[in-house]
Amino acid sequence: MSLKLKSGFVFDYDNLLNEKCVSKDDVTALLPRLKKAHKAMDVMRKTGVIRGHLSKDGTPEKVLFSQLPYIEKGNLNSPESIARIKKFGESVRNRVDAVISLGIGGSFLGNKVLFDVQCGSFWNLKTREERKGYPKVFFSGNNIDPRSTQDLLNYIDDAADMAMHHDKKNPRKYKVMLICISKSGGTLDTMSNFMVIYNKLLKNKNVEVEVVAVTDPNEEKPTLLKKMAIENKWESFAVPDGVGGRFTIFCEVGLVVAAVIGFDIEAFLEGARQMDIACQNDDIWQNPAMLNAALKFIAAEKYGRDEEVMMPYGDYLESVSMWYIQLLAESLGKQFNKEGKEVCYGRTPIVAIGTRDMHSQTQQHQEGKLNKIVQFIRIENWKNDLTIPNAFPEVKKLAEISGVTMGQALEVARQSNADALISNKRFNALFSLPELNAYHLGELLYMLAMSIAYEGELADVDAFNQPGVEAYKRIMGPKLQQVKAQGKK
Ligand SMILES: O=P(O)(O)OC[C@H]1O[C@H](O)[C@H](O)[C@@H](O)[C@@H]1O
Repeated sequence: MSLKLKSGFVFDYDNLLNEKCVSKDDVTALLPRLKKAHKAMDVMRKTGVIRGHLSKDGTPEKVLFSQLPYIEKGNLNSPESIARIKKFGESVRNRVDAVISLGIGGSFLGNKVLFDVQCGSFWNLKTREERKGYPKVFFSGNNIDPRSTQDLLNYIDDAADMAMHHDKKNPRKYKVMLICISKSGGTLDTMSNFMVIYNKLLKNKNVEVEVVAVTDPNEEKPTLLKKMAIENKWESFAVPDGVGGRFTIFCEVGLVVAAVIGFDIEAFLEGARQMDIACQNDDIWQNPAMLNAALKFIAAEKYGRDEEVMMPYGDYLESVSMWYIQLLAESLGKQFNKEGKEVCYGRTPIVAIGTRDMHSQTQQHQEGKLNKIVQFIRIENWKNDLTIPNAFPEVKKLAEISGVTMGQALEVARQSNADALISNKRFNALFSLPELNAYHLGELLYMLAMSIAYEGELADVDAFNQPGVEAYKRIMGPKLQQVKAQGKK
């Protein structure tokens, strides 16, 4: 059984809804709650109100991510704001050598997805011409790791030295743009790397450094980063109120990085928009987000399958899985429900990719605890698929696998994994994209975001806050001050 949209996007839930897994009766029993959840989504779309959602400081806060796919006058993404972002992308082209995107959590994970899907692994090894004038892109600020930060600085040093001293025809300064992204404007991981990198680059005579800030735009109560942007006249973009970190891929956070790599912003948002329209259908069998949320919720609550292995087949989709980790974990891992009752809800997300992790995790998926759903993602048609040649005809085993394309072999591996899992009562499901492009990526990611919103309603938890991440922060701040006072490293 599957739900297929006109675009070709498929949610195949054959191995999740059948006599061995979730039953149709389970879904029928959930229908009254689903109806309420669907109503709540409707209210969220129209007014931004989600019952019980409070901001960090305890005041009611709107939830506006469902507005982001609609590029309309007066909306968070408007024709003007998109035009400005695209102009910004063009201004970087053939001018900036390297962009360093600094951010963590929602200010990093979505951007990494866009980069991986658009650029792949070898972008920074290509020439500027091969990159069509777009800059190299590096990510930082998503850890506080001295080694990787130093490695990045060394790389920039060498590249800048080359540009100034070894490019005989055109000796010039190496232009680095730091895109510092933080909604709250002061996240330690991001800001510590920003300071280290900014300071170092500023002292390098071969480098010209430029800063762009992406943060909460409120000028009355400016974030630290906003204040710095105003004082230093850095160009800035917005992480709007009502858009939590894990939904920011659809706003300027994601779109600014999209613009500097030539990613098709309009197609991405159009995919999200078409998915939003599909998710307005009140028939669960036609609404991918509602159906996905319902099946996963029932699987967790009734059958104990509360771990979700997000397993796309394809190297460049691993970051989709990592993006989803934050979405699922921060949205649904909640101690208290909306009435303040302790529920300790949540499903544990796990990153995997096929075929790589079939050779590491699959033993556990196939025979370990009966607590998992393996959620596959598949690309139906790979551009420039490669045929496996019969390179060693005399070697029978290798001759047997030749003659098919790598894309075909990849799908055979995935299907075999799915068949094997279900034969042993292991729940699994599939999202299938006709091809890997901006449109279908927009569809998929938006569906996942909307599904999480539905599940928040089903579990009666606030899917849009993350109070649990404050606990370690409260301990960490004073500890850091102690270390500083002791003069320790
Ligand atoms: O964008 P920032 O304010 O720097 O936040 C970055 C990330 O850190 C926090 O700890 C939150 O748990 C995340 O939801 C957020 O995406």
